Amino acid sequence: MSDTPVISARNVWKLFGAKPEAYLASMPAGHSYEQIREDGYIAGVKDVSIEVARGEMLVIMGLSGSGKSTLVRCFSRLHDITGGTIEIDGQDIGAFNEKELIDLRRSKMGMVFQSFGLLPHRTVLENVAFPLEMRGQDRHDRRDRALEVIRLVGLEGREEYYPRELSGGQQQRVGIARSLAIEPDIWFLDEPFSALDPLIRREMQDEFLRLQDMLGKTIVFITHDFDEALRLADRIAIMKDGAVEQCDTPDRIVLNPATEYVRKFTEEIDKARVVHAGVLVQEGLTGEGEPVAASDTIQSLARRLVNDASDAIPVKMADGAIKAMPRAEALGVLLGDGA
Ligand SMILES: Nc1ncnc2c1ncn2[C@@H]1O[C@H](COP(=O)(O)OP(=O)(O)OP(=O)(O)O)[C@@H](O)[C@H]1O
Repeated sequence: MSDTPVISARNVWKLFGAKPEAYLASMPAGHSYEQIREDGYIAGVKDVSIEVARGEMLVIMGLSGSGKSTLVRCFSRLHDITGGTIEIDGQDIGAFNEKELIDLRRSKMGMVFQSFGLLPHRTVLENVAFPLEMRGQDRHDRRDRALEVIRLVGLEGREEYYPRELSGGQQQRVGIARSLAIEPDIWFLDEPFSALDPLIRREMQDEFLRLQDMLGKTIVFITHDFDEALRLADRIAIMKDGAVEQCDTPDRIVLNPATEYVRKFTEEIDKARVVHAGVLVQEGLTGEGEPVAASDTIQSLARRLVNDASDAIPVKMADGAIKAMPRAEALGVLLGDGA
């Protein structure tokens, strides 16, 4: 059962308006976002099918109003969906009663928001222990667990501080620690770093990657920053008008944008920093010389690509197999003329 997706959304719709269910049932197939709006409804989520695998970090990216938060709210059934199904660990959460839903959210799901949402009159320790208190956990256990996650996010020594005595980055660490305290299987993060200044933001992204390396959680991370998405994601889902325009790895999104809208996001991106040697390999090619690693970025191979005279460069894949990538194609990525 371990390959059952943690989240599986099939043909999910979330319409806002007077009688969304009746409207969706009578709506002609293929109605556009604009046609739906002319009929008096907003398609917050428009026919989205997506799966999130265990341990995967899916980043949902899109401009303001594209439906990112609405989709994630559907995953925890903070919104009842208008159509389609959502399964968490193979269970249809549309069929859950109120108690099952509360259990699901309290025991499996952690959430972190941009606004931090800390309790101002409680210390760091009390803030982090709060969800454990809600869960009725014994005082000593919750203190131990809170101290453990405070250490994990690098706030040791600040346990007795109040939120107002912390920087923005530190406050968000408290938010992260608090959501980790309950050991969630699934972690929803809604623009957690967007209130932070750029330097701190980058630092938090690095810390977050380090944390994820240790914890291996299933993560859905919302951002409207494409750079942040590229840095963090295993896969990126790009949303527009409630629909997912493309859902793929960062490499493939920058190499093969599926629509004009997606291509616009990729325009300013230095592709050589994003694309890895492993995605450029082609079957039937044999390279010459020392293999590079599949996880090497094209940028890190610049010197070799420019100086090497061979047609193909050998690449050692994650499973140890040796394949090869065409040098001309890698050079194309490096020089910015596509692949
Ligand atoms: N409760 C609601 N009632 C009516 N319309 C709503 C409601 N919630 C969201 N919407 C609409 O659904 C659309 C998607 O909103 P959503 O908040 O999911 O966008 P978003 O991509 O998360 O935006 P942002 O980046 O600004 O947070 C918007 O047009 C919004 O106005």
